Amino acid sequence: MTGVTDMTQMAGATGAGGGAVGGDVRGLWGVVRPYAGRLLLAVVAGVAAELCGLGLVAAAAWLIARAAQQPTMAALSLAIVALRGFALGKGVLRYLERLAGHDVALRALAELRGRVFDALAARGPAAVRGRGTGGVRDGEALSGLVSDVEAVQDLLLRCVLPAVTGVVCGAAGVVVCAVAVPSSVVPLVAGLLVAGVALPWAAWTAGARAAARVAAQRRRLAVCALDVLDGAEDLAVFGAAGRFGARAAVAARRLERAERAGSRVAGVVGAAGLAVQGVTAAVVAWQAVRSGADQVQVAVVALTALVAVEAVLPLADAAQRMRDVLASARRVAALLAAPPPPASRAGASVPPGPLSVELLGVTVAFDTPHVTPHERELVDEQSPGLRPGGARDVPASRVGGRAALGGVALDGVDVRVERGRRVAIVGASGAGKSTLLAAVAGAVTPLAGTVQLAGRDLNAYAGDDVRAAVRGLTQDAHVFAGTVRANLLLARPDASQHQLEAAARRARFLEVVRELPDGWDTVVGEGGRGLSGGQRQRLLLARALLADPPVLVLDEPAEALDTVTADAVTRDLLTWPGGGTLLLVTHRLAALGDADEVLVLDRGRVVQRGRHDDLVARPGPYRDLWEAERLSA
Ligand SMILES: Nc1ncnc2c1ncn2[C@@H]1O[C@H](COP(=O)(O)OP(=O)(O)OP(=O)(O)O)[C@@H](O)[C@H]1O
Repeated sequence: MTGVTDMTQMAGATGAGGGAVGGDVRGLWGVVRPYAGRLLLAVVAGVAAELCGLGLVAAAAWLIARAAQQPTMAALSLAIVALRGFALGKGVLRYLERLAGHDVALRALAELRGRVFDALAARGPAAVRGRGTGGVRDGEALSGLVSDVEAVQDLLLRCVLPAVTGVVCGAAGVVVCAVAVPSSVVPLVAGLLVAGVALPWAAWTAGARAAARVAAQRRRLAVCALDVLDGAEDLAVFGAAGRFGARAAVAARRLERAERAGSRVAGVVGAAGLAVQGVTAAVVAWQAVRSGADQVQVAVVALTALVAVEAVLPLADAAQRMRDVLASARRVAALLAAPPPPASRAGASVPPGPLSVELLGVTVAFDTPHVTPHERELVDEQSPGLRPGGARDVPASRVGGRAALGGVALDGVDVRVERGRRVAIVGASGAGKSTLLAAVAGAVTPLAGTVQLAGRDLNAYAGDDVRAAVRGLTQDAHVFAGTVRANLLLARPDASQHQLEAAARRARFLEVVRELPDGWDTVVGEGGRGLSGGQRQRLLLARALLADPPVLVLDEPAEALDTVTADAVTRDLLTWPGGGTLLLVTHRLAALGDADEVLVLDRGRVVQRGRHDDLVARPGPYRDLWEAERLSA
């Protein structure tokens, strides 16, 4: 029995198993169906190769035993020819089976990858993050998804083909024995049932626990490894690299122990299979002798039993793999069957020009905490005091700076922004500013309330239209590998050089471009490698301004700039003539005197609104923020 590690890698992706078996396989059948002919060929060739093996052994046994009786050459010639035929046939058919089987598996894999990529492209990272139970980190989730997709190969090559071959060969062995010595059938069937049913069942159930342990330890190691890799520089700076390295080493040792335990299960099942094979052959031979069979018959049934049981032994391995493959199949099928993204929503077209935006009693809640159980365990281990008695949730920021635990991000927000107005949104960190922008862009679905664009519910519009009408700069905006020009043109492919430069000028990016070695044609790496944080942000802002949508949403567009430049950029954004309705999230208040209105958010609620000067003039959260800013300046 092989591949405990491979097997657990797949289990490691999420660790969930069982359930809804038929539906999962049916979900993947659509991928394999176009190659059903080749699959059938592989099955037939595999079965025929095994039967040739059976025939080979039976003919050889007959030949040896008969030759001992010194018959004429003519009496043996047929068996000799058959022997050659079986030997040749077995090799050729086995080759054909491998060829056809791998051909189907690789084609199905390519097809499945294509479908999964399409699904991911359409549904975004949430489709990956939402997989499994309890939430998983992005890198972990993605590698899990890759393993899941690869598992379709195993389903065909290591589950379906060996299972069909084993069953047919077992049945053929029974037929041969029934013809040669009918009384030998009973022990053979018993041996086949033990090897083909009891052992696979034992492998399935005993392996499940071991695989779950390995999966848990693998996830734990992945979390540690990601921390060590992603945070290498910080760890070096704070002198914590050794501690985190040791933590990863402990996780690796635990994983190794769990894998050893899994290997023991596999080893015991494998040894039991060999024992069953030997005992079955011996009992079959003994039974044949007892029932008065001659030497030739005894040899034929004994060797046939040996080969028939051997053919069903791979079923134990197939059962173990099947459990993991089905778990993978369920996750992939769920991804493919996830509800269609808003893009496919049919609906009215969004009118052109600046649009009014209205939120009516909008409540948004996140029910999936970003912290995985493994991350919690690691926190507990490192700082037991953080969770006295396990009663208090650990803020996620303590485990890698991720967002805080889930909850209500917007709480019954009522806001109306007239078309063309420039509104600033301020508030403490975590107040719900980004979530408000996401709700307006249709990127999150409110738990209650509605968002309206130009007086109509967002859901009344086609999803693609909403995405085109409400866009700008989000906190996780991405710089793609390519030229600076290509990165900007992404927002508006037909933009002229003049428009390109105008947007860059407003974002204070033009001066950056002029200093780049190849100007607009300078190549930047993925994520903006080659640019400083501030340059990268200016590029992203320029791209958002170039898009010039009816509703421009900007989430802290000047965050990485020095305060003087940041205020100048913000002022420009608020005073530039023309353009769409602007919703601007910012932490800097100095330039907000030009905003038509300022919304102050606190814990998901709008607690103050009005013009900057009025808000500064009266006591309240805005004036507190304003004074804090002035003090720090
Ligand atoms: N995808 C998410 N899953 C779970 N909780 C989330 C998610 N996004 C935001 N939250 C939570 O919702 C609340 C509001 O977050 P939001 O990002 O809107 O705040 P913010 O005011 O923009 O903060 P900041 O100024 O720090 O960017 C926070 O408690 C945050 O942890």
